[in-house]
Amino acid sequence: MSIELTDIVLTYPDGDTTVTALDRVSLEARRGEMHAVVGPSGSGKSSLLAVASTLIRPDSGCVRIDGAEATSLSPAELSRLRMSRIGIVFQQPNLVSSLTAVEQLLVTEHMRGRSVRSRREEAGRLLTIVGLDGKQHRRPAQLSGGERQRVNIARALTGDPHVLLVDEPTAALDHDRGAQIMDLLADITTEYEVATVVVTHDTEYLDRADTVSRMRDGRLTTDAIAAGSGGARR
Ligand SMILES: Nc1ncnc2c1ncn2[C@@H]1O[C@H](COP(=O)(O)OP(=O)(O)OP(=O)(O)O)[C@@H](O)[C@H]1O
Repeated sequence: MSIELTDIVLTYPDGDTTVTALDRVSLEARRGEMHAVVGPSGSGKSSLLAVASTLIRPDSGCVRIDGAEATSLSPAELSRLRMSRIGIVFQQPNLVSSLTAVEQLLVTEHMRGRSVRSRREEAGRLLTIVGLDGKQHRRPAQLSGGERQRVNIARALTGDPHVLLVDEPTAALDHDRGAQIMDLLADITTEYEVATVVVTHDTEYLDRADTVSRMRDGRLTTDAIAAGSGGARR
């Protein structure tokens, strides 16, 4: 099991009271599996990703990444765990406008403390895998929205993560591009053997996932029909 959340409770202060964003949420994904979490705005999806990525510590419950219990680690240990095991695809690609696609990946490698020179070839390979062969030296303004999202995904794969957390990957894309990005995520999940968790409000592409859970008012229920279907394209 690569990522396992058990009985997670997360509350935020709200004036004199509190909002329960996650209410005893449990979720798991093994390497090579894609778990989609679908729910409307405000249901708790971003909070779930923030806890899964170890960026927010829950009030209670347990987060295990590759068997390591994140909730019991020090901030420095957590930071190392995040760097070495978790790739995050943020909703907004947040690319640096002056850098080419390959440089976007190399900046991340640099921040991970790796030699940029030795990682250049790997960065090029990752961009080819996400379908950007021949566009590696383009800057964000020279790429389409779908292509920028592909750079975003390649960047999240730079550290050879075991867990890939993806926030609303199709939010800014039309139907065809959205379908292509979900297909790409399903392919990467199996080929790289990552445990992928995708949160989305979009119900259209759920057939790509091995497991589908639905989030409403901070509660998660797993879809018995879709669970274990193996994804539509496999
Ligand atoms: N920093 C915060 N302070 C107080 N309440 C918050 C905070 N962040 C989220 N919430 C509340 O927690 C609940 C879950 O929010 P969350 O952003 O996780 O949902 P979401 O499904 O990701 O929604 P969206 O798609 O709109 O981002 C909502 O009621 C929201 O208003």
